[in-house]
Amino acid sequence: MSGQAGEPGAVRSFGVDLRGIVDLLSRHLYSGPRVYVRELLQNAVDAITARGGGRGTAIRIEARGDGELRIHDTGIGLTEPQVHELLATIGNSSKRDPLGFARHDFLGQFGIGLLSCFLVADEIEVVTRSAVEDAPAVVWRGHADGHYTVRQGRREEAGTTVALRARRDFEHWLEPSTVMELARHYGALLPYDVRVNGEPVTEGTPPWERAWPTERERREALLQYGTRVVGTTPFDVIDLAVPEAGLRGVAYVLPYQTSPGEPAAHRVYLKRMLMGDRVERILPEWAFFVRCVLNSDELRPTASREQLYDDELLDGTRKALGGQLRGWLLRLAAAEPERLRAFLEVHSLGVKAMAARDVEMLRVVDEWVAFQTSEGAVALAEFRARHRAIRYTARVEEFQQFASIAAAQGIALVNGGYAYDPEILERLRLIDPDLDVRRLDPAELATRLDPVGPAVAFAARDFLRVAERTLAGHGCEPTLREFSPATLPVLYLEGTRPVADAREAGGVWAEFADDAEEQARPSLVFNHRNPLVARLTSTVNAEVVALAVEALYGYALLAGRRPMRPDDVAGVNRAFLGLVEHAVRRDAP
Ligand SMILES: Nc1ncnc2c1ncn2[C@@H]1O[C@H](COP(=O)(O)OP(=O)(O)OP(=O)(O)O)[C@@H](O)[C@H]1O
Repeated sequence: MSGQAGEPGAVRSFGVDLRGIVDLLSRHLYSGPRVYVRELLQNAVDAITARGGGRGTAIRIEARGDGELRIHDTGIGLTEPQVHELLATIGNSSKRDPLGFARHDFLGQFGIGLLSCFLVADEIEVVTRSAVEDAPAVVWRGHADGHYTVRQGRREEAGTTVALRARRDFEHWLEPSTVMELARHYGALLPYDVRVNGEPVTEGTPPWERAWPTERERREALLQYGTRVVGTTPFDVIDLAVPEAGLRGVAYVLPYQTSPGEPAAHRVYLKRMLMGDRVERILPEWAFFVRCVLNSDELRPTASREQLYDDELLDGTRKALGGQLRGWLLRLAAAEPERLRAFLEVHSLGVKAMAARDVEMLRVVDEWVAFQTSEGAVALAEFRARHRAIRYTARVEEFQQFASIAAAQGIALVNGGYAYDPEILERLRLIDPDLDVRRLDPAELATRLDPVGPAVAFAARDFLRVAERTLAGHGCEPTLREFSPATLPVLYLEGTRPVADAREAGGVWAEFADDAEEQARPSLVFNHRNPLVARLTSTVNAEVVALAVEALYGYALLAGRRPMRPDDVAGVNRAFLGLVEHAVRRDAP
């Protein structure tokens, strides 16, 4: 029986369906046909590098608008055996060492780049002559259906010319203006002279590596470059350098607000070939207030060359770059507080995101970012100096509801309802270990509201009975207290305290401490200091009291911006119409 273990079978090679591979590349690996220009440029650059670069090196692209494109390089060229081995073998590359590692100086490594030309052409012709061996020129013609031919040809100089003829409906990819735009996009910083139809594509040394007569001129030039990148004048420019990654570049501080959810969009060049404009993961997540432009000679791309390979080097680079951005901010805080303030007006969110993880940034936020408090907009450092016990609300609505009451009861309250606020407030202990900072518990607030005197409580018995009956339908119960501000008639308090805490706290919750069910219920606290409520507690007409209680319940929910359930809405409607009817009836002759 054939195929059994130990029995040697005939050795065969895999067949490759080239159309299948091209389809795979175009649909799943590359973002679109445009990358064919990048791959051609890259091969030309690598061929010149392999030959040793130097004087007289040139890459010339001809696109005359006749559906053809030619790219000539003065690179190392290929002999006929190399053509078979390298051009006609998918996945084979001269840019890897015998162990399969990418050779350091080259852009390519995967041995698939040339296939991207099949995204726009059905046939690729390569005329090449080796600079190493004195061999005749070779003409290789590869077809998208997987067959190729090789013959001898003529070529005076060593180097390579790749020619493409556009596939039907793909002619626009070979139009002179498109080719120029793509060549500039990918190749502007390449270290060799690249021209399209005679026009230069390359700009030479990256602006951050150029020598400038003065630091001021350098900064001006970088800001100008940044204006092109960002689309508007950046707030500032920060130099970046990570020697382990052969990385240099700049970070532009954006003059407009960005949100943490927005994907980062950094322009990354690898060995001076553009990798992409929307490269992610090069900076820590919190650094969403900058856009970087940088070049690295050591970081590695994924096979699509559109994102960075996630390895230790990338991890270290990200940390180092994060440190440099942080350093910039700390220097600004120390030396230019006015500019820091201007920066924070736009980017407090980004800085808060950093402060949620980093103690130094926490100090910056503590000192410079104003928080909404029960005493107005104040920096946390100042608020801490005034109060040793600080409470915060985790929702903006809660703050709006409790701020004036808290202030009147002597509770120092901070609005912690925006992104990163609770983390920052909790972390304040790291820089101020004795600070008592906690989320405001409504039960704690309740304990600060004074009980009414025995005479008032006695007189309000009937009122409370009616209120209890009315509110039972809403799963809520009434309490009568006296508190400031007197303008506030009622306060809706959620019953969120665990039983044990409530017993310790005493006060209003202690009465219910033995009954967990009861204790978890919300309460509507009536403020006897409010004239309307005071009058209501001595109103005899039970129908009016019930209507008023239900109306005040609805008012408290609205004031606290709480969600209203259908039966809450029905109750408010009932109360409103009932009160109107009552008023009209009273007015009737
Ligand atoms: N212009 C050129 N001059 C000399 N050799 C070339 C040229 N273009 C391609 N080659 C040879 O063909 C091989 C395959 O090229 P291809 O573009 O498919 O892959 P690669 O550049 O090695 O890797 P990658 O897929 O990462 O681009 C190269 O390794 C190189 O040896």
